[in-house]
Amino acid sequence: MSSVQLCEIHRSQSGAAILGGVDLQVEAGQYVVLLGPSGCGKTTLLKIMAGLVEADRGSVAIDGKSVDHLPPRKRDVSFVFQGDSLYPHLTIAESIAMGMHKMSAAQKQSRIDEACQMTGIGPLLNRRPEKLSGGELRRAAIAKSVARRCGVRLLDEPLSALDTHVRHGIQDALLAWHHTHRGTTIHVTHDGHEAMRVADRIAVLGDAIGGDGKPWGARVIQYANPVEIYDAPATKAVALSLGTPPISFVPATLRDGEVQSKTEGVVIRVPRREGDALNGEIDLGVRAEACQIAGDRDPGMDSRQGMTLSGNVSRTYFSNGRLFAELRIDAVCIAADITGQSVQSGQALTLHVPNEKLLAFDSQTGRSLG
Ligand SMILES: Nc1ncnc2c1ncn2[C@@H]1O[C@H](COP(=O)(O)OP(=O)(O)OP(=O)(O)O)[C@@H](O)[C@H]1O
Repeated sequence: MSSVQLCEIHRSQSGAAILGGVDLQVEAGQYVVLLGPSGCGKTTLLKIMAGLVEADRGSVAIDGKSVDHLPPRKRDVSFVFQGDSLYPHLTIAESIAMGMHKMSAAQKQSRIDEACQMTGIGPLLNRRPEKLSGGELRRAAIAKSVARRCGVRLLDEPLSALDTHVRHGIQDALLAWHHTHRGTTIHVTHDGHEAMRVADRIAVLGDAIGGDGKPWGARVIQYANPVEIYDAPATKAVALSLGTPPISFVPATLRDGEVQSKTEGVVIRVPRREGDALNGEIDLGVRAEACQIAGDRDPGMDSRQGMTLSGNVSRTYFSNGRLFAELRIDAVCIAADITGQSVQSGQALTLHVPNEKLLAFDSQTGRSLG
């Protein structure tokens, strides 16, 4: 098994900072997801781990030993590329076999059989890549990586071209593979749902801004297990990266520990934030499942702690087996889970969010106020 340590990785491209000092410690045997918005440098970071791109500064170690001086083939690392990594002039079987050096024909065949069983590409083995669909190419690229059985497996958006059913099947197969052939898997995605489903730990990448206001490039903003990241996101950007529909934000003001609503139709009753140094604008984050529908004659409503929102439903929609309503109040738009309730577009609705479910962030820095 192989632990991976990244220390202060910096990389610029055409004068622009992409990675601004990435630190990450992946324990041996873990399944870690790198999550971040498009273009934030996830692929660049994987390529630096694999030795395909050089860091400007910083170091990569596997099992505690620096691999900075080692070429890719000596790092015991396999890579499923975002584009496929199959040879255009070879069949899929030949491409997979190319990744397995110094092995008997029988051993190669047994590895190919295992990879086919996992990815379902058996019937495609004798075809060239040009005769495969986008989804089939992804599965063939995963099969090639599976067959190599390296200690560190890097997966760059391995499931992006697959339909939901196949994606879930391959996610499960990747996890089973990860646990059967112990090693360390680092999986890049910008799909928060996928990250939550497969990861032992998620490293959320995002831009760091220097004291001079200039972007420093991406860093790891938060590194924790999926539940911790969902329940206690370190920043607004992290909060937005997990959850469907995305978390909604309600602007408010914090003065001397008192939180005041900035929107008519929104009432906030929360305890004083004693010792809070901040005086200024904040955003209160509300997850859809934290919203409760308040009845017209709810006797406890006036005294209940939390946030009460009254507005009109702009639309309702169905997603992942749940029913949601969008409530609009001036510039505020809240998505609420209303599964099992009878709510129509255009109707007036009052929602309540209990105090303990509200997440508070500094509007200017985006940082959580705890
Ligand atoms: N060879 C290159 N030359 C110039 N710019 C590059 C090069 N490779 C990457 N970049 C830029 O570096 C930034 C990070 O790219 P990268 O592919 O690592 O991001 P990513 O987070 O993996 O994006 P996505 O999720 O869209 O795949 C992007 O702005 C990209 O345009």
